[in-house]
Amino acid sequence: MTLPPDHPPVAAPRIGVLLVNLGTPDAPDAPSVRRYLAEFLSDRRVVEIPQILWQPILRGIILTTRPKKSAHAYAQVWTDDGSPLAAITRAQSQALQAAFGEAVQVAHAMRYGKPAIGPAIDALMAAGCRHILVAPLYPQYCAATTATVVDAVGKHLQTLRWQPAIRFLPPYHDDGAYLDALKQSVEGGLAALDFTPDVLLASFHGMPERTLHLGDPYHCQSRKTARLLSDALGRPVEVAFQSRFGRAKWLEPATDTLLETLGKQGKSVAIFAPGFAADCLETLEELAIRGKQQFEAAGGRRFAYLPCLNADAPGMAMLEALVRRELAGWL
Ligand SMILES: C=CC1=C(C)c2cc3[nH]c(cc4nc(cc5[nH]c(cc1n2)c(C)c5CCC(=O)O)C(CCC(=O)O)=C4C)c(C)c3C=C
Ligand SMILES: [Fe+2]
Ligand SMILES: [Fe+2]
Repeated sequence: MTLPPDHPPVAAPRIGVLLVNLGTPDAPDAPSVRRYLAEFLSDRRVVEIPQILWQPILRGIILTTRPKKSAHAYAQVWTDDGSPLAAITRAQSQALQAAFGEAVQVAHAMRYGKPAIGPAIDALMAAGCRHILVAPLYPQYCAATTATVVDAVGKHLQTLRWQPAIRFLPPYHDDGAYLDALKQSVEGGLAALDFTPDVLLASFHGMPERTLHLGDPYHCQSRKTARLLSDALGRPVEVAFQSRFGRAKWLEPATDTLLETLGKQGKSVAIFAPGFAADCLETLEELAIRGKQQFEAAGGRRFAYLPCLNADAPGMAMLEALVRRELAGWL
């Protein structure tokens, strides 16, 4: 029997792993940031206001003012390899591919912007992957991040006649492999400093406080990560929530407010962002540049930003362990 020309290849079945992060603009200019924000902020999982009320605000105010300001922020952290989030996610995917070798095909995608989730699934299928593990790179579950990746995968599967078997990596906020990686990374970062910080501050991305009361586990999982890490490090870890957006009440304490208070008290601080799998605008610009300025302007003594797990050895050992465990039974 000959196969029709559009038939998917009948190759030896392989296993696919798709790493997914949030997404980032293609370039640090206002039109690119506008396109990115329009897609991101139109997601009902991200802004939970009825679209009939929200779209006029988004199109009328936010998309006319924010892209220019955000593009300026992106320009300060942009690299020769593009946006830090894009470059680091690519590096994580390549390192994981090297760790697994031929049996597993590793790819990466972004929930908003490029590379998009649908084409990435198609490419894995075309490479013969009939089983795909989708790994949203968010340690703490949040409807605005984890659930929207699941939604996007489901939406693409609806278009397929021959669907792959799909699994999702669960949130790993209290997983031993994650806590070990954080411990190693934070201890390494602290050892490289020429001062001993009074305060070790874990800054998580914020969310509207309302989502906590509606049952989103994000706040509790963030606090649990910090508590378990504090136990592992044998020292206190303070928690704050960054990147407030809009007028509603967000989770507290806010990172910028806390940095100002600590600055006024003349403290020294080491800050890190355990909820981000990769450094990005929110860590490199908001914390390492702007946070430092705010803290020092308030009178703070010494400030250090400790990088995310990124594609460094402890973070990659964690990712390999988490993925390997999920693939058991398929490999
Ligand atoms: C309602 C607005 C927002 C919610 C809710 C939100 C949740 C949320 N975001 C992340 C991770 C990232 N966010 C990033 C950028 C970013 N986030 C918002 C708004 C909300 N985030 C905006 C408007 C932006 C764009 C930049 C800006 O204009 O300030 C990024 C970085 C992207 C990059 O290109 O580097 C990440 C990562 C989490 C984990 C989260 C909920 C837990
Ligand atoms: Fe965000
Ligand atoms: Fe921000």
